[in-house]
Amino acid sequence: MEFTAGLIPLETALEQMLSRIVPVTESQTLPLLQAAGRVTANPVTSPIDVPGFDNSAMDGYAVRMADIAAGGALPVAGKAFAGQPFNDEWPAGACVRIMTGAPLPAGAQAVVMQEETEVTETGVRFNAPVKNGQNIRLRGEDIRSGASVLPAGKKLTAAELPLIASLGVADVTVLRKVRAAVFSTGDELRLPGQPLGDGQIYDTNRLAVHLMLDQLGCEVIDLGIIKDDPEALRAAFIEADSQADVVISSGGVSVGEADYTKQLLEELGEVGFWKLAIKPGKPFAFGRLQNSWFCGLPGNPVSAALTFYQLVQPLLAKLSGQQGNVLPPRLRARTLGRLKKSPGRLDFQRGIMRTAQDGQLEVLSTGHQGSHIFSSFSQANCFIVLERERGNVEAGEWVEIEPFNALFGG
Ligand SMILES: Nc1nc2c(c(=O)[nH]1)N[C@H]1C(S)=C(S)[C@@H](COP(=O)(O)OP(=O)(O)OC[C@H]3O[C@@H](n4cnc5c(N)ncnc54)[C@H](O)[C@@H]3O)O[C@H]1N2
Ligand code: MOO
Repeated sequence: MEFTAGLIPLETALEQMLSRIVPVTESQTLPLLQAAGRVTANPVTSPIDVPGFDNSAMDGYAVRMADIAAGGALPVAGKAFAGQPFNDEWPAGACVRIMTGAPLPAGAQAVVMQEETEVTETGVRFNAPVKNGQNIRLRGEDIRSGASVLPAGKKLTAAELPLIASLGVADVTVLRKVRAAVFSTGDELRLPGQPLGDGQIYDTNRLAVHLMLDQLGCEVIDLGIIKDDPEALRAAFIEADSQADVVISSGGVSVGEADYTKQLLEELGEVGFWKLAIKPGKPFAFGRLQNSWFCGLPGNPVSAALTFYQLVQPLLAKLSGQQGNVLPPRLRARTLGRLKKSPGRLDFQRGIMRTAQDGQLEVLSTGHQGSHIFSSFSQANCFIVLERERGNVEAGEWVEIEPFNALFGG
């Protein structure tokens, strides 16, 4: 395949990065609530059957098939509630009133839901055919004692933690948090709340990165704004490297006269790659420092957020010990308007997707796609991903889209 000179395709960059990353190994055991967002260090196995006993799936009546076959009304021998089993005598020719989740009385072969019954003076009448085993939830049907419930390398969310709780397990062993250091570079940067001097702007990239790191469950070391001064930058690199598993900077990765980032990475470590065939985000730098990985995000705010999302996010997933595919899914949508695109780089435009009347997805551009138009992120709910060699896209053509995940409110 032919590529524009010097620019690395995104897939190659991801492959190179991810193949080198070795996950953290230290682990700790935490109560379930505190383990949210963490990654399992070991497989989780079940010490019990779930459900733990045969029980009713409906409010109704527990019956024996022979009594149903006899055809008459059945008197009620007693009641079973969730947490209050029926353990009394159950004579032949009777049924047991039972509630959802109540243990099945010994000998019960089916549960008939209340709506299919009628209470008469002589007992309960059954108005619909009854199948052996109906409305019974069997012991161990969901999980067998000893079975592996979750693999090692699984990120724990509201999908997994209640499952562990259902096993009666109160703590889980997880890998430690990834430590990530972040700083912004640039003489022009000021903190929100400070007055702006001539040519100054507010530092937004560090906030974006810090927020995304928080959401991804990292321990964040925020080193603030570093001046475009090689000495100050060298000190920041060294301090960050001594504390973190991954160091993330923004700005100074291009070719300008105050762009020292790549130079320092060469001096203090090793450059893995620099300059990707993507738009925005071309001057992204990846490499290794003495103790940590380094990601140099471009200064333009859209480029910084996009490269974090597309490259640093999978890197952190791998570093955190998550196993399996860490790359986001893509869908197809019809574009509602013309999209400007020049061949040469894989383009991530911001788009608004929705379901069309015919049930297919359609997508609209957020408008101006400059890498300084940060408002495009909050208007959008997806990336429109335009292939590298593609030119302008006309309204009605099909494009790939990538729905935003929770980092961008998806
Ligand atoms: N001759 C070339 N010039 C540029 C190229 C190129 O290939 N050749 N690439 C352009 C692209 S694409 C990008 S992206 C930027 C990346 O530049 P840097 O990473 O060196 O970033 P800076 O020059 O420091 O800043 C660029 C831009 O972003 C603003 N910025 C920087 N940091 C922040 C921050 N923390 N919060 C908000 N805004 C920030 C900065 O003021 C500049 O406006 O280079 C192009 N140039
Ligand atoms: O690629 Mo730059 O990252 O377009 O603005």
